[in-house]
Amino acid sequence: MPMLPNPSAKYRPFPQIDLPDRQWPSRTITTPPRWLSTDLRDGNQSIIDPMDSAKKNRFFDLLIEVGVKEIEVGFPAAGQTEFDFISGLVNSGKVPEDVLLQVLTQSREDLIKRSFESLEGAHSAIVHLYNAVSPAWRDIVFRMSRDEVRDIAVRGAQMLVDEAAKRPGTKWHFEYSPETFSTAELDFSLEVCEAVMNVVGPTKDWPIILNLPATVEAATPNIYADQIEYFCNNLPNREAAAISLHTHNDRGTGVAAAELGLMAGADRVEGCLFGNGERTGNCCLVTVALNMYTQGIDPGLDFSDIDRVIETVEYCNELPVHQRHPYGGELVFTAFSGSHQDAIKKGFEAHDQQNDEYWRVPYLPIDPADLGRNYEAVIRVNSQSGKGGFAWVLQQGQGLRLPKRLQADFSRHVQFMADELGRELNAADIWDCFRQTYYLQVDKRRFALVDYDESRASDGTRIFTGTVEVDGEEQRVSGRGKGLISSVLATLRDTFGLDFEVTDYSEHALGTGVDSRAAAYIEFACADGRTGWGVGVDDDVATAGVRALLSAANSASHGPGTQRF
Ligand SMILES: CC(=O)SCCNC(=O)CCNC(=O)[C@H](O)C(C)(C)COP(=O)(O)OP(=O)(O)OC[C@H]1O[C@@H](n2cnc3c(N)ncnc32)[C@H](O)[C@@H]1OP(=O)(O)O
Ligand SMILES: CC(C)C(=O)C(=O)O
Ligand SMILES: [Mg+2]
Repeated sequence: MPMLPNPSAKYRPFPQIDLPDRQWPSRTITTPPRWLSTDLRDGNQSIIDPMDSAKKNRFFDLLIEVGVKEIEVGFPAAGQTEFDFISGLVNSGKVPEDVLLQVLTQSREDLIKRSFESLEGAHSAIVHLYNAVSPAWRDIVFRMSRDEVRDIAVRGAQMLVDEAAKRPGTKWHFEYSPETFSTAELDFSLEVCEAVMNVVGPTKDWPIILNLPATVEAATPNIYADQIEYFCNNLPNREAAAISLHTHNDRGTGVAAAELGLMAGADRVEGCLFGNGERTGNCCLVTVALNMYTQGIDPGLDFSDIDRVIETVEYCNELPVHQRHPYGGELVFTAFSGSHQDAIKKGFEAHDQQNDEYWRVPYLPIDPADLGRNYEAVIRVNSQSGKGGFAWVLQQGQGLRLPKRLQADFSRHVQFMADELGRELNAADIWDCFRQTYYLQVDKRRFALVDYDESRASDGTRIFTGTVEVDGEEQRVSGRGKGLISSVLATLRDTFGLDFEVTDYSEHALGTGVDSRAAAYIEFACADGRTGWGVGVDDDVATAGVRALLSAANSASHGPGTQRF
């Protein structure tokens, strides 16, 4: 292979921030931030087919249901579809009083005017102005000096004030983003933001939103946190500004950066559901919000029916939510591997026994039920699975609680089946395998119970008298013993020459109430040293035990049943 130049030579390390007394590492998040969804703007500008009005309305309704109170609904100057949607929404009467619509505009006169026009008639709204401030954008995009770039922001801020003054019927709020903040010099971002504040004149009761974007994520999230803390510490009149975070995910740490940014003093988070957005996406609001749940903080957003949220998001964005996406992905609460399944099963059993509500199920950081998910998909079985896995599936689907050694016995059969099929085994596969292995399936067994009676002899022993189907032919049989089990064992020994003893017996009800059925499990040892299991299920618990013995008789006479695939 030809030697290629080392690509690392093309890049430079991101400089450290000079913040020796940084406080954020020892802070924790204790309250939720203000949330802004930019799904209808940053999300919408990054999908292949931007949403039409119908889809935007649908997404907007979802955001209201989730409880988002600040929604960036678009970029009004982008085109007529965008303008009409925003203007239509404003006049639809469906924007709740406590919800603020936000629109984005470049710092250009015609675009700002158009943005205000789209909000004509709104009871309140946020107009969001931006221009990039970092060296690369100054040099390459604007080809301007620092002063000239600052003046773009100042002129835009003045236009915001002027346009708002023409429309006193609306309660206006302003947001300013020094776009590319995280790759700009901090003193310059502060200078530009201060200049904007001087024009707008925000107060503690009417703060400006200063949104500090990691437009393109370029460093580890601790650097972003340093930048936020530095900015908060050095902004004059800090109380007249709400500090907002807007992270992207280019390095895969958009959520981490937002969380550390909150620890560093920010008040607000902008992002998209499931992290849609330019390139690798925006900060995922679902993840940041649900991470708060797991720290005992109510995020104030409702994801209790997460599948419905996903369905709408996928429909509107025409992009799938990845199966591994935190909290929402189809597979995130599913264990295929044996040791995980074992721990989860034990975790659920312990959870049922504990006297408090704390969630402590291994491998499940959150209770799937809190997101409207059931427990069925928590364990799925393939060739990586262990006995806890399929025991769980049988328990969920059939109510069977297999004794531990029976789980181990059944395990070889499931593993064989999984290896043979080379695919996931569903609940029906496992149940089918179980019925065949332990002769619960009518067409396979040599011995099957038709009916029986039990009577007591004068010496106190029990007499079993019954009809057993043997290779399809009914046969009357009987035997005597100290109890029902031993009388059936005697019958099997004396009539069919099957000599085995019961080494373990257990039974349990399947479900609750008078109509509940029962399951019985028998471990046996033959005189020739072979061991095995029998299983019986019946409406009556004693009959379940007899059936379990006949199931054992089938195994003892010609080994456990084999699977057919
Ligand atoms: C990081 C972000 O997500 S920013 C948001 C990005 N979103 C969008 O751009 C979606 C909507 N945008 C659009 O529909 C179009 O870009 C429009 C309608 C707004 C503007 O279209 P056009 O004027 O045709 O083109 P375009 O956006 O390329 O404008 C580039 C010009 O604006 C300037 N410009 C770019 N951003 C800004 C800004 N924030 N403030 C002022 N001027 C800006 C550029 O320097 C360039 O100037 P030049 O023509 O003198 O070189
Ligand atoms: C417009 C701004 C806020 C933006 O989307 C970004 O910088 O990523
Ligand atoms: Mg963005």
